[in-house]
Amino acid sequence: MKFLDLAKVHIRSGAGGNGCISFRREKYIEYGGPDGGDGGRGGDVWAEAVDGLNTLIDFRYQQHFFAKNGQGGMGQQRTGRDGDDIVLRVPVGTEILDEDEETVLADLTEVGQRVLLAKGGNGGFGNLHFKTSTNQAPRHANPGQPGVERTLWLRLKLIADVGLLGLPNAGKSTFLAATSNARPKIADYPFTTLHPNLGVVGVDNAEFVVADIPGLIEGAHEGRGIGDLFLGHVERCAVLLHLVDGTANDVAEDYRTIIQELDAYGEGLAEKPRITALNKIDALDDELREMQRAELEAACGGPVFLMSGVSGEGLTEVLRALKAQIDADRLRMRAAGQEDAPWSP
Ligand SMILES: Nc1nc2c(ncn2[C@@H]2O[C@H](COP(=O)(O)OP(=O)(O)OP(=O)(O)O)[C@@H](O)[C@H]2O)c(=O)[nH]1
Repeated sequence: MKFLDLAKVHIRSGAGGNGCISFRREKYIEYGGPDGGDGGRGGDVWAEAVDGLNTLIDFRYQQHFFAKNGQGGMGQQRTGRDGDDIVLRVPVGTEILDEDEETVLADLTEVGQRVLLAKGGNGGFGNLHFKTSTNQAPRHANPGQPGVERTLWLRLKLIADVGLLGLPNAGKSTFLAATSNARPKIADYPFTTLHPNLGVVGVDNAEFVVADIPGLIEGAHEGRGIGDLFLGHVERCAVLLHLVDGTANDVAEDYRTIIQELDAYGEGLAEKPRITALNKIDALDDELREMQRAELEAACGGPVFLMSGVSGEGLTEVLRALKAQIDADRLRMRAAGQEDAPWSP
């Protein structure tokens, strides 16, 4: 599964229909009064969060959403038909941003939540509206209001339970492939994973969602790396899994590089529960394992899991630790009264 996390859309609400100038014309009735109807309302453009979508990929194929104009008013006091509204169906977790790509206009966090993106123009009054005691035959009607045209960004923050962190080549894709139903592309060079992948991971009859975040590089939060684009995806995770390549020369340095990124990113990311794992232990002998473990534990100030996405060693322990953190997070959410989707036992 590929995840497009940003999509640009051009939207336009419908213009209101013009009011009509018309007079009653009937046999035997001279000087029939004004009977021009009002114009119909232009269609609105809305966004709505819906169930069952987890990507913005549809917006790669359609970027223009123009609602219909209202119909003009007609004689015999007939009002024009309203233009139909348009609803952009987006996944839960989608943010709507202004054209500047910075101002967040709306955050759709629940199924069924709707936001008005562009209001349709009101229809103009027909000349019937302008009849007064002193002007029995107004030759005047209002034009419909124009529609609103705007360019917006949709940004999806994947709501994953676990965010995978690690330098390029730390083995994130391999881990995901080994533990979940996702089959990301694996290659032996940095930045293989251009889009974050989601995997549904199972352990002890429970399932949770893991998002593979593309490798970070130093300074990514300043826009130097592509990882930055996707860091937003992990903001809502219950726990982060930080993989460190056990075959690296300086595991402590690799560890700190990522932690600096987290700190620099802000948004409370660095305070999230984190599990650190020394990966690729299949390539290390016992002595080297212990050496690397000791170095990494000293750097992170806590216990470190040893695992290998290739041999499968240590994976279950890591998954159980993740599950424990997710359970704790759910309990906390429930206690805070903001219950999430029910946890599958
Ligand atoms: N020996 C060994 N090699 C591994 C292990 N996990 C991954 N590798 C290798 O390390 C390289 C990078 O693995 P990936 O899973 O693509 O790493 P990644 O962290 O997803 O990398 P990016 O997509 O660039 O962020 C590949 O050559 C893998 O075969 C492991 O447990 N043991």
